[in-house]
Amino acid sequence: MAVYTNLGAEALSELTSHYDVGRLVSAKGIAEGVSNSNWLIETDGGEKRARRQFILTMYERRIDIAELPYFLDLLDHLAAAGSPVPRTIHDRTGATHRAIDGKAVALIEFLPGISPDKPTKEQLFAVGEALAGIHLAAQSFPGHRENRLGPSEWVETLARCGEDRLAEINPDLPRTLDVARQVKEEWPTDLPRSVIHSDLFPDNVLMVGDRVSGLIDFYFACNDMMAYDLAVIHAAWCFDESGNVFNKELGRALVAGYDSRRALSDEERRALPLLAKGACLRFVASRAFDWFDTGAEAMVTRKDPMQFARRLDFYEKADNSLFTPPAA
Ligand SMILES: Nc1ncnc2c1ncn2[C@@H]1O[C@H](COP(=O)(O)OP(=O)(O)O)[C@@H](O)[C@H]1O
Ligand SMILES: N[C@@H](CCOP(=O)(O)O)C(=O)O
Repeated sequence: MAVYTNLGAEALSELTSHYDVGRLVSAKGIAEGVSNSNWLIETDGGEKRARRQFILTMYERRIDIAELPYFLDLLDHLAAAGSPVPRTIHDRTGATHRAIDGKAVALIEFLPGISPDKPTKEQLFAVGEALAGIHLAAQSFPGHRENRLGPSEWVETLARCGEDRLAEINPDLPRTLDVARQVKEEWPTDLPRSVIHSDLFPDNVLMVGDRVSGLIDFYFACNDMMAYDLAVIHAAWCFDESGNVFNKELGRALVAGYDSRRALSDEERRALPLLAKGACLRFVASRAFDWFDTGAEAMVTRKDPMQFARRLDFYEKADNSLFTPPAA
């Protein structure tokens, strides 16, 4: 569930009256998502008399409000460059976000599409292409935000969980701390950078058939290595849910799609197995931390860190032929 705050009809009408979007017709809480409260808002479209839909997000946790301009301006920058990213709707004063009862809210363009459940190689190709598109478009984005979920943080987070508690989740989990220390030592620093999404899991991609209609949830976006973003998608999309079975065709289609828009350098391709290990560690660490941080009474389903520990095992054995296109 992801509606943490009850917003009544008056509060919603009052909010929409600050935007040039027409009058509020309906508002439905959206069940998907974890971090923020989201509503699907419909208005009568004002003078244009064509009904319009928006997403209203209330920022509940994790997000530092001082960073909202980075995330929301980024959406506008990417959308203006033609990327399938929702625009931020500005209020009549030009502001990208407002406050209700001390919490920040933003109105965002609604994009059509459904997150793929069992993605095909055609869809992976399209996702790779769209990712390269945002990397290229974001190179002229002036904002800057460090990646706060990098190698030092994985090591720190796993160490804070402690080997005993990690073993309570699964006896194979404590070893990820050693792997994290080792990957931190080897982590590259000189690969090409841009703004990266850094969490482009299937639930953050909307698709209509084989076309990417929306890339959403940019609240982990930061300035980092572009190839790392590709590695995150590789790890998140190309395995079965348990993390035991890798689908080579999906992986190849993803890299081919990316390459078709922005050719990877030899250095980036060589680094991909290591970057993919890092991607797994980032999600092992945050999921293990959340495992202990999420009380049994919470209405949020805990995500299993082992799904990414198994993927990590896979990448430890992989070489970079995994990321090399098949000979023509
Ligand atoms: N711009 C959008 N267009 C259409 N649906 C959206 C849009 N933004 C969010 N959603 C819907 O809201 C859900 C939760 O949004 P998300 O930003 O992923 O929340 P959280 O940050 O809490 O994970 C998504 O799964 C999607 O169904
Ligand atoms: N994709 C991450 C979870 C990110 O959290 P979200 O609430 O922003 O979707 C994972 O699967 O661990």
